[in-house]
Amino acid sequence: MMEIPFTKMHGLGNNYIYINLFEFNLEERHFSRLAQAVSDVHTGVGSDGLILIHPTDEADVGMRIFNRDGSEGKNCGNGLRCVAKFAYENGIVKKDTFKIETRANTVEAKVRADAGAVSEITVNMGQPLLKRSSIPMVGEEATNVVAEPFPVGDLELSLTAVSMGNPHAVFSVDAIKDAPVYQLGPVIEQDERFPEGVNVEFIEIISPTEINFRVWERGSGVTQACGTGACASAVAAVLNGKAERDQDITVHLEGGDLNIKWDTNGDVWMTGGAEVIASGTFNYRI
Ligand SMILES: N[C@H](CCC[C@H](N)C(=O)O)C(=O)O
Repeated sequence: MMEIPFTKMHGLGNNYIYINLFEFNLEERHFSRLAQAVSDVHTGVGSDGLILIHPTDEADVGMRIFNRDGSEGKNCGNGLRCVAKFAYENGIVKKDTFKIETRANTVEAKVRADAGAVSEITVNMGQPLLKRSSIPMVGEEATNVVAEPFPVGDLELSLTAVSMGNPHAVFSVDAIKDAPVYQLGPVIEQDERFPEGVNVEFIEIISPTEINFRVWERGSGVTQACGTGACASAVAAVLNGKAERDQDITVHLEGGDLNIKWDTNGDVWMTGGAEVIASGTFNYRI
């Protein structure tokens, strides 16, 4: 039995168990099974997955994310905001603007703090990857995937694929309440056209500055919010001529709103909150 100190945090209801590896030693061989164990709502703490906050030579702080099924995701927008809050409030960083390394890239976070408590975080998520081979998706390597016919069963959907360091398949629907998240999410997640699987987003574009959003996450299923998914959805809206670069786009996720902007330098900016739910000790049966 290993007693593991953790903090449970969420970004718009997308909640993870965070372990601070600046203060606790955990071998890599435990990461995947621990994610499954700690995420279990019946026998664990219950979460969408596990996030490790770790020292790194590449940035002020590092983040690794593992989904509920134990698979490792390469990036996590809601997780980045929570890591930024945790790092600032726990003295891991001493400045309000700092760098966080993910498995996909290194991003810059800026926290807004009042009397030491972080209320809002803005992250420059870097540039989206749009080439089919970067998603990754099978097919003609060098082409982008924008409004591409995507047959699923006896349906023909229109796919826009965007990577934020992790893969996203974005589909537009007329009304978000009718989005087939549970029916098509798991099917598309495992579709062979995505060799590494894919996060699946359904969006209703209300206006050039407002999107309704729901998600089926690779490795975790339906979550209340997905920060990288919100970024991918805003990029998809621009690519489809439904929104503009350099515009603040409000993405309404089930758990709340994010402000996303894809600027003319090519960077995607995400602004939103992060909350601490609880902290404690997890009894991990090795
Ligand atoms: N919830 C996360 C995304 C997790 C991505 C993970 N499901 C994967 O790519 O495998 C977010 O806020 O961006």
